[in-house]
Formats: sequence, C-alpha cells, structure tokens
Amino acid sequence: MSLRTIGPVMLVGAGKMGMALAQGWLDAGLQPANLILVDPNPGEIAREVAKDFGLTIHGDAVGLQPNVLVLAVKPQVMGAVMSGLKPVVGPQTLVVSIAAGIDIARISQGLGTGKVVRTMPNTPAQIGKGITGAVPAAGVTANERDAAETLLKAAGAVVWFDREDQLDAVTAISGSGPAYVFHLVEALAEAGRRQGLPDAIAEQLARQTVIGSAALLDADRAPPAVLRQNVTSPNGTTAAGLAVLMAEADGLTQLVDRTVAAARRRSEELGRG
Ligand SMILES: NC(=O)C1=CN([C@@H]2O[C@H](COP(=O)(O)OP(=O)(O)OC[C@H]3O[C@@H](n4cnc5c(N)ncnc54)[C@H](O)[C@@H]3O)[C@@H](O)[C@H]2O)C=CC1
Ligand SMILES: O=C(O)[C@@H]1CCC=N1
Repeated sequence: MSLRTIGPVMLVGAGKMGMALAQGWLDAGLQPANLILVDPNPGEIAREVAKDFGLTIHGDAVGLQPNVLVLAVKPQVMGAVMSGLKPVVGPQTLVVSIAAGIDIARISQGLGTGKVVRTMPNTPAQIGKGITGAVPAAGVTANERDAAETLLKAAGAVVWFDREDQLDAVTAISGSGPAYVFHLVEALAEAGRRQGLPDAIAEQLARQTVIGSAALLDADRAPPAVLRQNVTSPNGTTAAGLAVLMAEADGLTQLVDRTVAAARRRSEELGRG
C-alpha cells in the first residue's frame, strides 16, 4: 500500500502534533487533495501549510467522508469531539488516534467502531524522522493495519505493540522525549552564558552540539556508550564533567527516571479523564 492509494485522510485537530504529521505525509507524497483538515481554531502553522498546499481548513467535519480519520485533538476534549464525529465514521472508516492516554475501548465506544489504531507519535514526524508506537484494536484487519502503517511510516519509524498499556511508557519516552532533548539544549546554552559566553554564541554551541551528536548517533551504529567514551579522554575535561552528570545517587539517570515516571503517570491520569 502507498500513500497515493490510501484515499482521503481526515485530520481532526490541526495543532502542533497533527500538523507535524500532516507535513510528514505531504512531504512523503500524500496528495493534498486527499488531506482534509478539520479545526475550528487553526494556528499559524496550519494556516501556512494550508496556504502552501492549497488546502481548506474545515471548521467541522459535517458531510465529509474520509477513509482514514486521524484524531489529533487534546485528550481532554476527545469525548466531545468524538460525539460530533460519529456521522462521518462509516463501517469502512479506519480511525487512528494520537491522543495521549485515551484507550481503544473509549475511542471504539465514542465513535461506534472497532476499527481503531491507537498511536503515540512525536514531533520529529514533521521532517520524516519521528517514531510512533502503535496498537491495533482486535477488530482491525491486516489490510487496515497496513494502511495505518503506511501513513505512520511516512512520518518516521513505527513500532507495533500487543499490549496497550505499554503506550503509556512509549508516551513518556519518545512522545515527550523531544522536549527533554530540547531542554538539554536550553540548559547547555544557559550554562554557557553563566561561563561568560555571549548569549547567541552559547545558544549556537549548545544547539549545534546536539544536532551534530544526533547526526553522529544516526551515522555511526556504535552504541551510545562507545560514542560517549570516544569523547572522554583519560583524566580529561569530559571525565570531570561526567563525574557530576553520572553521579551514582543523583545523576542524569536518576533524574531521567523520575522524569519518565512522572510523564507516564500523567498519561495514565489523562486516560482516566
Ligand atoms: N505535541 C506533541 O508532541 C504530541 C502530542 N500528541 C497528542 O496530540 C494531541 C494534540 O496535541 P497538540 O498538537 O500538542 O495540541 P494542540 O493544542 O497544538 O492541537 C490541538 C488542536 O485541536 C484543535 N481542536 C480543538 N477542538 C477541536 C474540534 N472540536 N475539532 C477539531 N479540532 C479541534 C485546536 O484548535 C488545536 O489546533 C493530543 O491528544 C496529544 O496527546 C501525541 C504525541 C506527541
Ligand atoms: O505533552 C503531552 O501530553 C503530549 C503527549 C506526548 C507529547 N506531548
């Protein structure tokens, strides 16, 4: 299956994550005529992309019939949004949700269909470098799973899970993960400023260090621990810095562990409504 044959895709919620996916799909060859954007209050990115590709942003989904319905609104409004979408969901419509925490049972009940794939993408989807965790409902056929995978793969890698509760962990690692990495850039730039570097240069050094390190991680298949060791000269500056960052009791590992646990708890809470 290819993006060209997938048929009309309706994106409900043209916000940050929805538009990151939409940009990934359009760049990967989804025909603009096959992308239906629905958002009563679209932001700047949605308006710009719509203008660039000649798309209309619909205020509601009334009268439209997609093959694939992608739910990309906030978890807190999913119930209300699904009530309004019931008329557009036919017996053949495949529903793909990206909402954190909202489980398949709630989506199936909300839309009156068993054809649901629950997913957790991340914003690097915007440049085709995302990663999405996905779980199919029991009622999803192999063909429908292929259709979902075609769409999700246009935005990056796809990992399928059998157990739906694992998506809470996926949310906390790769769904929220880009924010942790961007915050590392902020923290490194701030440290550079405190060491007396001009603002713009501190930011450039921090940003390019993360860009270059990510590109090296991609190009060199050595484990991250080996790439770290390659930076660490015996008894040198990196070893001195890492002694703090890797401190046994309160190092980055413990901080990241607490960070991920908090994100996971929030995903579970969002699911309880
Ligand atoms: N931002 C991220 O990195 C990720 C977000 N998600 C999930 O994506 C969903 C959206 O999150 P964001 O894009 O961050 O939020 P956002 O606030 O940027 O986007 C939500 C969009 O939904 C629109 N909306 C509100 N009511 C609507 C309605 N009745 N019909 C159609 N559109 C409506 C809003 O106008 C807004 O543009 C959430 O469920 C979140 O859990 C999942 C993975 C990553
Ligand atoms: O912050 C959130 O709730 C969403 C889900 C994962 C990333 N953003």
